[in-house]
Amino acid sequence: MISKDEIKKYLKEIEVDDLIRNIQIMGDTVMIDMLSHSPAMHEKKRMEVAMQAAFEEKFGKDIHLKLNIIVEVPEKETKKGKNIPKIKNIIAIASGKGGVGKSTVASNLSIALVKMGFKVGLLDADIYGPSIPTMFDAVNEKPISKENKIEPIESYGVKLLSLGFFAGSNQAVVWRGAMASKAIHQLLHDSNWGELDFLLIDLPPGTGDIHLSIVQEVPVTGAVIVSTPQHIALADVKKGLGMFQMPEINVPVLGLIENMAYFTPKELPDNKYYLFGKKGVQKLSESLEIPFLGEIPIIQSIREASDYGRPAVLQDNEIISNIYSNICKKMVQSLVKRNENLPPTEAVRITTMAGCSTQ
Ligand SMILES: Nc1ncnc2c1ncn2[C@@H]1O[C@H](COP(=O)(O)OP(=O)(O)OP(=O)(O)O)[C@@H](O)[C@H]1O
Repeated sequence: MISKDEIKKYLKEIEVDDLIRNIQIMGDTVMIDMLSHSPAMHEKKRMEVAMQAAFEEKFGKDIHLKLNIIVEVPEKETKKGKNIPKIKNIIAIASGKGGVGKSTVASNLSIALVKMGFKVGLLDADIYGPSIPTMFDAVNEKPISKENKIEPIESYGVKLLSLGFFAGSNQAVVWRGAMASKAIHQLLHDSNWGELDFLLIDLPPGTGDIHLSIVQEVPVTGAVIVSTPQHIALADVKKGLGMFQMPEINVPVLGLIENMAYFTPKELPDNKYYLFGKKGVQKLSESLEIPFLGEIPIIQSIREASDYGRPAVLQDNEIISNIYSNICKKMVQSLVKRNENLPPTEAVRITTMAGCSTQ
């Protein structure tokens, strides 16, 4: 018969031990009470499916798992929506689709802002694929805790924190999902960001629980949406816009950025090939009357620089640094206009998930 110690050991191995509240064994049946920090049905379902699969893989089909998921949304009501007084502006970098270059844009913009003389932080909230540590050559960094506050890592003048610094390599995405809202709270409120002009938040693609957690945790000053000009990517941009513009969320959209706008081969410097469609994001922003912040072509060294851990804006390449600094200037202009014309954003008190699709 399977023992409690064996089960505990395995739960520790897959890094979910801190979510387990009770274990009981009756013959071949193991009953586990497990905590979820998300009230969303799909999160509970994901947890259930992943636990069943993990148990079957480890203990075989003869052991039956009965999982009781307990929802506990931690300290939200009292702590939710606290301003972070030393952070002047919080900008969420979002995208409708995955892989459109959102993290690449977020990292280059954060460094371009530093070059303009601002104090900048970057929070990588992309639980499904945190790539900021790679882009900043900080994969092996482990932030330390000083007087109960997490110290961000500093790279190229940007203060960085990423869910990727904390999630263990054994940890499946579902567990991170279940714990993410608590982690986001800590990364925002229990970290020593110091004085910042801008905190950029690299969101996961699409719309989902993390987005809701963030708009509940802090007043997001504005959102920037990155997309390729491709038709199907644009459809998802509209969904993202819809989320920020929902009356309950109400985060002003500072503008759209067209990434991978076109390709120019070295041997034909005057030619532009619109591989993903021509100016789709620009046209969308015009039709929706949302500022267009600029376009970034497909450039091999942008990709190489990200993979290498030294974002392209740091290269001695005037074309690339001008592209990002122009976008930055437009973003800051849009922000200044927003701050002049609109009241400060309030952190959101969301009571329903209606209207927000899952990823
Ligand atoms: N303008 C560009 N030119 C060339 N390559 C680019 C450009 N922008 C991004 N890339 C490359 O495209 C890939 C996807 O970019 P990135 O990881 O930033 O996307 P993302 O939208 O953050 O993805 P996800 O959120 O799904 O992880 C990366 O390999 C990146 O280096």
